[in-house]
Amino acid sequence: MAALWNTRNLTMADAPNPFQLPNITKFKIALCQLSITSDKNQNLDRASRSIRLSVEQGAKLLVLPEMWNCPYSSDYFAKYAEDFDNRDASPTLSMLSEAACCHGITIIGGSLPEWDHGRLYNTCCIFGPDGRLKAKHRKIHLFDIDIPGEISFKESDTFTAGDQPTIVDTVGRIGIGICHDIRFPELAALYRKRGVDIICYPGAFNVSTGELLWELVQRARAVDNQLFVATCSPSRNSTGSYTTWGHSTLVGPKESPT
Ligand SMILES: NC(=O)CC(=O)C(=O)O
Repeated sequence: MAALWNTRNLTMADAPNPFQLPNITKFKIALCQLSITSDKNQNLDRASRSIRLSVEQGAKLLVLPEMWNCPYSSDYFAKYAEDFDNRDASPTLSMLSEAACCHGITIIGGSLPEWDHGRLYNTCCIFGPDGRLKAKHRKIHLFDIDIPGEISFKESDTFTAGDQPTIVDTVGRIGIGICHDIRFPELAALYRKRGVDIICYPGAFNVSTGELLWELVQRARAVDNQLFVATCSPSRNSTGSYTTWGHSTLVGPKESPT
């Protein structure tokens, strides 16, 4: 991701135009902030119920949180991971595919731990209204942090990083990032260059980074690139080892977050 483009070649025409809104028709987006437990079946039931309720309220695009079939903890990722190429062994993907098809909506399936040839990835699967898997985004920028006395977490001990940006065309042109990917403006700028209208970031910031940065980086990415930014987080849970920030948000190119 180092050399996305050469800044020396940029001209005024490359600057985002704040007077030109993304060219998408209006639709309802649902950010399904979920309370996550260590019971996988319960997590699936809650997600499925939340999808149904969102559809009843008119949602056409639905976003789930980062890591929603298991707690956001290195102790769980490998145990709860599924092989996405083997649907019989992937209850989570089967549920998402069925829900997308039965409700006729697009689901940005948050993120899930994925096994692929002995490697573990933090992966977002996107399902179209026909229930088919449209794309898969593997988190590019893994989250490693060590603030003594406050928080220590090292995704790179467990996960392998992805290396591809992901764009899907559904209700609009959508770019995908997962949580820490939002901190890297280059990825969002690449999406803008490729005509993206809305970037969806399933995310699980924690109380330390959330307070400092969650809203700020979303507004920065939206304003820098004159597009919409949607985030979806697990809801706040102080009982585990990682206290998630929550605050799923939608930001417009010039608006305050909602
Ligand atoms: N889950 C994460 O990637 C958390 C993150 O990025 C943060 O800054 O907090």
